[in-house]
Amino acid sequence: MHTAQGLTAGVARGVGRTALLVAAARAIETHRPDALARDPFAEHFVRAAAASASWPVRPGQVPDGDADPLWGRLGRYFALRTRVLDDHLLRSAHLGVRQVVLLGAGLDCRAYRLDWPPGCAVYEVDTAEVLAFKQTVLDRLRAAPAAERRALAADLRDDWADVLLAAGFDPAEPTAWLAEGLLLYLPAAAERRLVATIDRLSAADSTLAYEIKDLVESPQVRSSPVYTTTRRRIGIDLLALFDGEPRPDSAAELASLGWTVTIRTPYDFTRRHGRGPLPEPNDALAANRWIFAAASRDGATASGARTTASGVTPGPPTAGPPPPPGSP
Ligand SMILES: C[S@@+](CC[C@H](N)C(=O)[O-])C[C@H]1O[C@@H](n2cnc3c(N)ncnc32)[C@H](O)[C@@H]1O
Repeated sequence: MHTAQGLTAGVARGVGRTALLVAAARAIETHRPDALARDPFAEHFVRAAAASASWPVRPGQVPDGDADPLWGRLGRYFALRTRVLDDHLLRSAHLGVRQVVLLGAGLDCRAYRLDWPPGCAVYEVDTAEVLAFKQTVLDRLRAAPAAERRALAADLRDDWADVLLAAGFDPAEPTAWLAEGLLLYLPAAAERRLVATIDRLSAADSTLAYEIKDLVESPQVRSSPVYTTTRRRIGIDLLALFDGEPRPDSAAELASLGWTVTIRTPYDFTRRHGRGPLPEPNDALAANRWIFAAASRDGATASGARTTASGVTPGPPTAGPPPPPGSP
């Protein structure tokens, strides 16, 4: 049997290591009295990988507290993002969606820690190495998922639809899609393909949430202490990992395909929850946007008909009303 230490290669290098970074932030947040989200599994991933075994997993282990650019500010950003996307997915599930697809799932434990309605399937797509490490740690903890969980190894730069379909995913049923902290690392062409695939596989009433960051338009963020501290302290050069190409306008593309699209800044949710990062000079988070999209209720797209659970519904493109301010 593999040990977690023997499987750390995929999470110890390259973009896989960013999954540990998010896990450490979730671990620290879990132990705050005012936690926005709690993930009891997160600290076990951090401790199990040699690359992160010495990172903090509790607020008391963060030297400068909230002022710490890495575990304070960036950590609270990840905590806020986790909470907002937890709420978003659960809202979709409680409105009737029974398929959830986490693209670039990393060490996300939503399949285990959220209160899913009966009959929910959660598909996790990431690299084989990251998923193998995750599985080893979860098995050791004897963790039991709260939904039907299917972990799928695929390179999201390539064609991943067949892997999903072969695992039982049903494109005729609505889906809640999530790409949390993923598109930043993908080449522009891969992002375009990914969005086109999601659109093709989405029945009416599907939802999609994702995060983008436009570094080309915001070059000043490169000197942010968040990046310099992350590189110096834990050896992760986020700016080198982010794809440097100009980003495609996926929100506009989705809108043209008939999705209702809402664009938010993280600060919208800092205000809403009363906790989280606020703007600062040389702000690493100034270029971040969280996008929430919903496939139109009548199933129509600009490019043609969308398959629904009850068949194919033709019709004109509709944008639908935007959600109330502040809600994803
Ligand atoms: C910053 S982590 C975010 C993980 C998770 N969404 C979360 O928020 O906890 C980025 C994840 O995307 C995955 N990833 C990046 N590029 C990928 C690709 N081309 N194919 C599959 N997974 C990829 C990495 O392995 C990593 O787990």
